Amino acid sequence: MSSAPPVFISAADVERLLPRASLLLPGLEAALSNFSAGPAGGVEQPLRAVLRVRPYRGFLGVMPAYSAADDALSTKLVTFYEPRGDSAAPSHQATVLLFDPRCGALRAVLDGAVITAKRTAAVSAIATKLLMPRPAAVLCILGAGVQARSHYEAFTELFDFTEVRLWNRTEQRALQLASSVGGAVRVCGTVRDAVCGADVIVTVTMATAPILFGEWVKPGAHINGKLLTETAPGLLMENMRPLVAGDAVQSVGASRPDWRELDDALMKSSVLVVDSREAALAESGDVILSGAEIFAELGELLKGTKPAQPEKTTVFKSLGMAVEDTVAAKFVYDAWSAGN
Ligand SMILES: NC(=O)C1=CN([C@@H]2O[C@H](COP(=O)(O)OP(=O)(O)OC[C@H]3O[C@@H](n4cnc5c(N)ncnc54)[C@H](O)[C@@H]3O)[C@@H](O)[C@H]2O)C=CC1
Ligand SMILES: O=C(O)C1=NCCCC1
Repeated sequence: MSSAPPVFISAADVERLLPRASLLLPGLEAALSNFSAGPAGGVEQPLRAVLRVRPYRGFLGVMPAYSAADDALSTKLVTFYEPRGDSAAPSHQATVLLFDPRCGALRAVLDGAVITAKRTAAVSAIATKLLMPRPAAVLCILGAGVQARSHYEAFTELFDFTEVRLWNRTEQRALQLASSVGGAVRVCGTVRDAVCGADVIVTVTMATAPILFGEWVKPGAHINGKLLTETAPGLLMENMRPLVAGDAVQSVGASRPDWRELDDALMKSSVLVVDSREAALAESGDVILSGAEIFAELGELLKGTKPAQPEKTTVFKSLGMAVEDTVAAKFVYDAWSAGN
């Protein structure tokens, strides 16, 4: 077995070798299914260790995983820091170490920022494909950072939205993102305006308190993906959606047990799907503090052991899983090894 030193794959090279998040879909779908299959699925993934860097309001996460189906072993080291006006550093920085599972030798050190951006958006797209109403015309993204961009890119490649809306706490940042993506984006001044009538909502902020509220969900019944509002007793008018908080919510932020993006009302009135039950119950403030019941893991929907229910209002709570990084790092390393 070769003892060659590990290769270093920079952010620019990861971007070149993994130009689109959609390239990860088959590998990620398989890994999510395998994860939710338990030991038979061959995914080893402990709950990540998250160390607090208290004086600087920062965190260091350690995310190891082995996937037998991919025969891939990796660990990601990721730091994430709460917003500080005085820092030019990205809020999230990451490195992925990829090992040879046969002997434990380190094969590659990969920049983890691009991997994190693309694999997270790809997983949200997998959930959206299963959970969004049909048809789905309006996409709304709350947040305008790294994940907002990667979700915009993946979602506009994979779905046929006729309108994309964007809201950010500081509007200037939303305007910058909107003008840089090369497609039509409507920047909204309030969350409420942005989510009104949206079919799919992606929350990708560093919020620590709710920004999206269940009271914005107009009472009514979702039937075949359209909201039917009772305008008079017994009279249902199709498509009256003055204020709907979205039929499929992809909640990607709020990854600490005391952080929120969604309020209790929205959490409790939606069908709740998570990437990992164990992680959601340990890390997600939206899940823990609302007491909302988890309906399924995404892998269970993919396997078909639980129904997706796209006709209902759904929330996919994404915490991010180490095996997603394993799949992505192996994809990049294989492409690098093949000389691409
Ligand atoms: N589920 C997963 O797999 C992953 C989740 N994340 C999470 O996704 C979220 C977005 O990450 P990035 O785009 O990389 O971060 P970023 O720092 O690039 O962007 C964060 C965005 O949130 C906004 N923001 C900051 N504080 C806010 C507040 N209090 N209320 C509302 N908006 C606020 C900022 O203006 C910015 O637009 C974070 O919560 C992050 O931890 C990140 C990576 C993976
Ligand atoms: O999965 C990840 O990577 C992350 N998830 C939550 C926040 C930090 C990065």
